[in-house]
Amino acid sequence: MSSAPPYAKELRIAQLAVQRAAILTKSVFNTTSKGTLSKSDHSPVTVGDFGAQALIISALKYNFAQDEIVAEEEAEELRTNTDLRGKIWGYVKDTKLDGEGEKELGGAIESAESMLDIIDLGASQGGSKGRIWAIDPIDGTKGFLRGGQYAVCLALIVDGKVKVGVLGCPNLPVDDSARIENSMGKDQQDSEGKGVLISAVEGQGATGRALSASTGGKDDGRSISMKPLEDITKASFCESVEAAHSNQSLQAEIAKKLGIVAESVRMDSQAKYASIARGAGDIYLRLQVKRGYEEKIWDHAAGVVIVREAGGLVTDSEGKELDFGRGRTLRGNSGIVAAPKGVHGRILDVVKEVSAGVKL
Ligand SMILES: Nc1ncnc2c1ncn2[C@@H]1O[C@H](COP(=O)(O)O)[C@@H](O)[C@H]1OP(=O)(O)O
Ligand SMILES: [Mg+2]
Ligand SMILES: [Mg+2]
Ligand SMILES: [Mg+2]
Repeated sequence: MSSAPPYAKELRIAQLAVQRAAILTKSVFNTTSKGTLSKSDHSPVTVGDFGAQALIISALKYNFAQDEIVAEEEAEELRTNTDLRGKIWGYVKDTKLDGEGEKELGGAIESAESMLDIIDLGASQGGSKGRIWAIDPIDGTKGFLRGGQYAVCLALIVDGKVKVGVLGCPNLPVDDSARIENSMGKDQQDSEGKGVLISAVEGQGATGRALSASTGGKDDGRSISMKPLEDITKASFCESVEAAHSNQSLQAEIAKKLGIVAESVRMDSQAKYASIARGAGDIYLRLQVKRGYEEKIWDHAAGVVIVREAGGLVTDSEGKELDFGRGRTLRGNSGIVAAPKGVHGRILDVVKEVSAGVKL
């Protein structure tokens, strides 16, 4: 009898949890009031972010009670803002997967109060030992709000290394080869059957399938891989929409030095990692704008294992491996360079050369 490959259950539960959370974010998108708050760093958070985080953590606690969880959001504000809490609960209590999937996730959360406690189970400080799940319930909240790209992100980190990654991208086409375009909004797919779920387990390759696939069967999805890049001048960069998140002028200079003529494709969230991993784009660059910004582990963990398993290499802008064992942030790293293995070194050389003269 053959036994299941390593992390089979973790992958299955992570995929189901992301699928369920994405049902919630899609229904929040389709309502007029998204309950948007501004956080202390001025970034937005919505009913969708809180609700998706509650649903994912509830599924993880049911299946892997001992594991630590590092998640982006916290419930503090919701303990006094009963109006917003009620709105979130309205979505959380009604969001279910069809068929067997819902049972595997442990079913519904009991009450609005327990929902707040569940959201706060994501407050782990992370670290280099043990099993830690990293959750970004909505990555690219700004993209989500403008109807552009966003991703529901979940990854399992074991002793500081990412082992499993799942990205639910409700507004990306199911078709891997569909050309990616600048996403300034209006990408939302309002009919069922759209959106893609991209996953990877270390050493087992990366896969993609429709986000709306039935949860009953054993749909392993199709294998995905990066586009072979023989001529670097034909490549294109995939970058943030937000100018405050990555250094667009430096990145343009790097593109020029590499002989790249195509305009960068801009989209929010880890949909960038998903896109290059399935060959719909080539290179993801994210160079620091401001000295001292520490990238969050939930903004990269899933994307990094997916790109690696699809044939890519991901380092920081000095060529160092990303260290997910330092806490809630990648405090040992600066910037991100994700590219097909064969050209990564060449790109990194230019990144270093161009960055050398820059003072942030
Ligand atoms: N100054 C910054 N530099 C880089 N990334 C940032 C900065 N401020 C916020 N972010 C993160 O960028 C992510 C979106 O990136 P993108 O531009 O690729 O869509 C958000 O999750 C946000 O993280 P967070 O919300 O955890 O603070
Ligand atoms: Mg955020
Ligand atoms: Mg994020
Ligand atoms: Mg987020």
